[in-house]
Amino acid sequence: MENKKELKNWLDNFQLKHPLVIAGPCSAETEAQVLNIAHQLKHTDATILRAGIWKPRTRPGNFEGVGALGLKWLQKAKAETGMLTATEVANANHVSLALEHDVDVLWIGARTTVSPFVVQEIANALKGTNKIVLVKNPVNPDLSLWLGAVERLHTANIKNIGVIHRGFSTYEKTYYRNNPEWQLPIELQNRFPDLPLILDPSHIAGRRDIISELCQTGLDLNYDGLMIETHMDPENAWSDAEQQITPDTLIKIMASLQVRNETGHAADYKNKLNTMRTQIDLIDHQLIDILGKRMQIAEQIGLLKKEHNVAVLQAKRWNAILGRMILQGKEKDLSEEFILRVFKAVHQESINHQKNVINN
Ligand SMILES: C=C(O[C@@H]1C=C(C(=O)O)C=C[C@H]1O)C(=O)O
Repeated sequence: MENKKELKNWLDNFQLKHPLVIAGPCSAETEAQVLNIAHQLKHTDATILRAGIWKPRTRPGNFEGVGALGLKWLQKAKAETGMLTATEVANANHVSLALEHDVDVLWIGARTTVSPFVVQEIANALKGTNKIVLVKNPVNPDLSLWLGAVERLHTANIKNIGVIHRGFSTYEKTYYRNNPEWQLPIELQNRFPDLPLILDPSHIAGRRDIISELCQTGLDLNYDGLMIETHMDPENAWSDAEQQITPDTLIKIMASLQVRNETGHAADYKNKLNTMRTQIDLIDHQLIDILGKRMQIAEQIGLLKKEHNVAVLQAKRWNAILGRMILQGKEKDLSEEFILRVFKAVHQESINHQKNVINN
């Protein structure tokens, strides 16, 4: 699949003056709940009403969605409010039911994106549809798997495609429910700048209080839209109660967001930017230069180790370096996470260079 301007057509056709907003409850619970939230959301920036009908739950025994019955509620909500509707599909049967009920946007969930078999089955069931199909990132941070799912849809001649970034599962829960790993969607944008990219801050956050800051990060990174779980009574939602917000909060968040221009045209902006970018180019050049020098010394150490039959990996020395770099990094306002990532990569490269000289 190649990047093409046309990938953005479905989004441009909305002719929005703000990012695309998909909002609605995690799960459709009752007909009244769906209709009520739809009428409220009509007065917000939301164009598309989302609601989960079939809910993939990590463990059995939790609310698993109302099933096909909820599709009728979505249809009614669309008829009453004019909002478009969206739901998750996880197999061919879901697809045919959703199409039967004229759902406008179908999304493929993270647990489904990981399985090329299931994605293919869904792509076959969707063949030729003009509905919008959005692919959530797989649970594991694997860009090829994510793009692979998009390509399967593209090959099935589905024209209106987009991706949703919902973050990645981790063993330990930290600040986020799902780690954002921003570098993955950034890489995806580099390769497919015209493929609409939507942020799902609700699942990345797993909590209400940081949804707004995540939305702003998304806009700072050129995302095209936001999918935000919204409920009239979030505390008592049947699923994902901690991460849903009310339509009022949605309105407040949207009003507070700063939508950035993709680029600036003022001469002053361009001049200043050019000067600073020249500085950055110079520093990047020096970085490569200095890394190359470091690797040359590592190779000399490798030769010395070969002569004396000493192992490449020296954990004590390595830990001492890491500790020192973390401290030095702090002084320069560089996060520990960043220092660890950079120096682990440097160490790996150093080991590779030494292995080469030792084994040759
Ligand atoms: C260069 C060495 O070999 C390895 C690479 C290191 C590095 O790149 O700094 C540090 C310790 C070793 O694991 C060394 O032993 O000093």
